[in-house]
Amino acid sequence: MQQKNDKIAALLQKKRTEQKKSFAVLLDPDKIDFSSFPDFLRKATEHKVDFFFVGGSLVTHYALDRLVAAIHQHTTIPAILFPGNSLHIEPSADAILLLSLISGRNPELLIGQHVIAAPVLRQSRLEILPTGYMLVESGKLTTVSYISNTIPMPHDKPSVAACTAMAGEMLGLRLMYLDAGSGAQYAVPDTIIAAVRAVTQTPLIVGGGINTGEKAYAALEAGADVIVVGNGIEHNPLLLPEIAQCVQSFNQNSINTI
Ligand SMILES: CC(C)=CCC/C(C)=C/CC/C(C)=C/CC/C(C)=C/COP(=O)(O)OP(=O)(O)O
Ligand SMILES: O=P(O)(O)OC[C@@H](O)CO
Ligand SMILES: [Mg+2]
Repeated sequence: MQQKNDKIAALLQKKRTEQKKSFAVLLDPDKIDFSSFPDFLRKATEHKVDFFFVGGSLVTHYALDRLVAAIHQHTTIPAILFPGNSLHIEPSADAILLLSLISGRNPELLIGQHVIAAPVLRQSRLEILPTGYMLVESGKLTTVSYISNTIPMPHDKPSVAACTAMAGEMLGLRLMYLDAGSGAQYAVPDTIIAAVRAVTQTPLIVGGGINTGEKAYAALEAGADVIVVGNGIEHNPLLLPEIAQCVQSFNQNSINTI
């Protein structure tokens, strides 16, 4: 068994205590253009991206090793796996969001894939981040909802989200992730974020459909600790500096008000 560390979990917990927010960029392995990627990575460093989430519901181009190697070659930003299934484990990454899809009732994604992955994860040096993963209805069918064969939680029932997150925390999950799904029509509503924030202590990750600085700021204000942006940056690279600026000004304002 490899020696495990808990660097990223500890960092997230510390930032949460200090009320510091983080910015994660979702990298879809199927959409990376390796010729311009080093340049993109330099921009991510320049704009102080905190984490890369690497993965997809469905990966058709198995280049995860190459993608992680490029991140490590050009940046010091942690590469965190965001897997759709146990085929998406790349041992050279820094950590893995070990998602349990607690908004759904598909046993394969609550525990099945985890049983298959456990011996591989045990052998790796990957930091394991046990994460309560919750999908929220967001206007149209998302890839993750389709591939996971689960119904997302209603967007107008904060108490359902709150009880789901509470149960996840009671089961020992160390992070919560509210996801409207990649490319969502509507991002996770502030009421849902605030309801989960109010009843849990774990760091809270929020993503899906965040494609403006305003939406990012609203998610942070409602209680997200980490915001994740993927599609928006793929479509408009200028969104990266915009979101980065939004997270930094949020952190600056929180220093001024302490
Ligand atoms: C235990 C292990 C190793 C894996 C199981 C992990 C679980 C429970 C996954 C839950 C369901 C799932 C399919 C999650 C994938 C989420 C993800 C990486 C989404 C990124 O966006 P896409 O859904 O690929 O959207 P696009 O269609 O825009 O690419
Ligand atoms: O691609 P977007 O819509 O930014 O979503 C990011 C991530 O939360 C999806 O799982
Ligand atoms: Mg994808």
